[in-house]
Amino acid sequence: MAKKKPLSRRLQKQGVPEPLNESLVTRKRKAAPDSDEFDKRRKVDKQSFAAKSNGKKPVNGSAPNGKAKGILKKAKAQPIASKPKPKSKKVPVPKEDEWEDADSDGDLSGDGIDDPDIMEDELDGVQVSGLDALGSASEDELLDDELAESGSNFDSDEEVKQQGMWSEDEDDDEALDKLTAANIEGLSKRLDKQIAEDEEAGDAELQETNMQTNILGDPEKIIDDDEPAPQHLAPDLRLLRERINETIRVLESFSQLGEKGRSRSEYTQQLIKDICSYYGYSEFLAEKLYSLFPPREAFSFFEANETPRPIVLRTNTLRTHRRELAQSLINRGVNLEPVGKWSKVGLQIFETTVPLGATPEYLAGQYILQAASSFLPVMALAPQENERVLDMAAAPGGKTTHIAALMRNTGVIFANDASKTRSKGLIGNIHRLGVKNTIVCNYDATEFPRVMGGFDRVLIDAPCSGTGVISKDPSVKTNKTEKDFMKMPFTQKKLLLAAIDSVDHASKTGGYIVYSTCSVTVEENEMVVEYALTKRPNVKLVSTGLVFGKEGFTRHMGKIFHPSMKETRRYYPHAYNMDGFFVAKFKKIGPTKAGPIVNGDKAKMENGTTVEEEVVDRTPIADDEKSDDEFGGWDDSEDEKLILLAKKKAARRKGKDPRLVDFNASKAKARMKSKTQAEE
Ligand SMILES: C[S@@+](CC[C@H](N)C(=O)[O-])C[C@H]1O[C@@H](n2cnc3c(N)ncnc32)[C@H](O)[C@@H]1O
Repeated sequence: MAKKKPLSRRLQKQGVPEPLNESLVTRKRKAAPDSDEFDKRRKVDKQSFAAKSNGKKPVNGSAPNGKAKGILKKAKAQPIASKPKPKSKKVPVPKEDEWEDADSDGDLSGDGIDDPDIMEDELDGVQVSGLDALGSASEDELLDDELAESGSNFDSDEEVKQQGMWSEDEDDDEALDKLTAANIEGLSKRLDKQIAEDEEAGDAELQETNMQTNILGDPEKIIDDDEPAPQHLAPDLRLLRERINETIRVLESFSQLGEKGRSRSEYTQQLIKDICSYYGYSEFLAEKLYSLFPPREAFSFFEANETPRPIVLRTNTLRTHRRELAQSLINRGVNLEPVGKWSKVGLQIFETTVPLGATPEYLAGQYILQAASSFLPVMALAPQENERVLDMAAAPGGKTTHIAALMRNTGVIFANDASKTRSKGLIGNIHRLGVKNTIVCNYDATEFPRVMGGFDRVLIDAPCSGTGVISKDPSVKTNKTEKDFMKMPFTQKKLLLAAIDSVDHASKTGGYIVYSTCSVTVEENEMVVEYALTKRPNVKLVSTGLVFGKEGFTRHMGKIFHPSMKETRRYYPHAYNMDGFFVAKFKKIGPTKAGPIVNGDKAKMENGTTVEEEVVDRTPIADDEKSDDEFGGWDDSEDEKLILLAKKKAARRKGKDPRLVDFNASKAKARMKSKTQAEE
């Protein structure tokens, strides 16, 4: 029987997943095309592989013509038992719980259409637009910018079947039936694909079981360091993949399967090398990412980075309701479904015949194309109506406009970004989506709170290396160096401290800071958070309130982090079919103490470099240093004091450290003294 193609990740649901199904990996191996096809798919450069393989032959025992020997060959020669019958499934009519209660019915008033530049971008046949935030920008997007030059599972079928497609506040009218009918065609197509996938998975699982049985009974040589690899030949990717699988299996049962005389780390090194060759990563980054997971999960992570994430849009509740929007788009031939019950505003797009970045609904600001992961920091921030909120790194505004919608256009948002170029997109989105409570500013956010402070909540969606969005930007695989993982955390730490210092700990409704990145590295996440906890004892980590996500690390590669780090959340493409992401939420519990003078306190970084802390001394200067002389009179030394005091106040108003005034004054005094002496 001809095999149906399994459902691509883009068509799979986002959010809380079924547990990772390793048969997906096995299925791919089984269906692995010829090495030529692999070559085309991932554009692995033949010569670079030859160089990378470093004088070793690419696959154990494989002759240059790609024939496998030993364990691999045996594994392949195993008979495949008859296929298990997949259980038939009903058409799932998914629905969602009430979770986020602030944004289900928005104020529909708003500005007219005001979108400067729409462009189309073919993404697997789904056309999207230019201004939208299809995820968070990585550092590289800043290159044109001056500043950059100087930086559980609840989605099971059971639950789904019991519920309708839309959230409770939406499913009590006839529209639901119509909508469900309109979507039924799309849903049954998906069902067919799902059944095909189940068949395939069952088949692959069985084959894998057979292979495992063989391996467990017959450990053999995987690493071969005798024969050098032929430099001029392209890797046999199918065999390479098989060796990756075999090495993982050995690492999983090392005492039984490990070759005598070979250490675990030899296997690990071999595996990392193979991952580099297979997926095209630099060894440096592959090692860093590999260290985050057990071997098999690492493989799933690397694999997931090879496929695009689903297209998702966020309903702009300032302009419409999700169901109305869904109806309009369905009428235009868009096959969609709620993104998952964790969000009341997200719609996942399966197919579309129209460019999503140019529909009348898009132009009217009814939605923004936004990666599902980008919803998370704003949901964690949970801004309230009438608050004062700072979005420190806001462009192009996916999160700012989400915050505005949650606040129903009340209160005030300061949307800041250091990049003027990117800020144009931010302004465009603010206008298009009818946001009216936002002031855009263009500072280096490390200058806060000297620009402004006293916020109820601050979001710092920090610039990062982008290791969570490799499927969107594969250049990350090779263009990140050790230096990047020093520079980035340096900026991120400064930004996070600035965010903390900008929040009013005494806020009646808030006092929260959310730190997020679209990166999965520990350097940019837990280590930044740990640094902030150390430097600012006036904050503590609190629950993000997000209903899914993996706990942040409390230890990693010998480093131990604060136990509350488990309150932070990590998101991975292989686990949730969404971009890699990190979210931490802090509560400020006291004022930031006036710290040491600028340049005085330098925080030690991992690599021995230092981060300067720019703590603004906000201790009030007493106004009661008055002259004894009720009638004034002239008292030079007293006048000097008063002048100094006034200068300090002026300096503080300008955000400068007042102690610099003392410093300058004593320098001036010394200059005068030496001048006088010279004259004498
Ligand atoms: C991850 S993106 C922000 C995405 C945005 N929050 C959204 O949802 O659309 C990071 C942003 O940080 C900005 N940035 C980088 N360094 C900055 C700094 N020192 N101060 C303020 N913004 C900065 C970049 O220009 C970039 O737009």
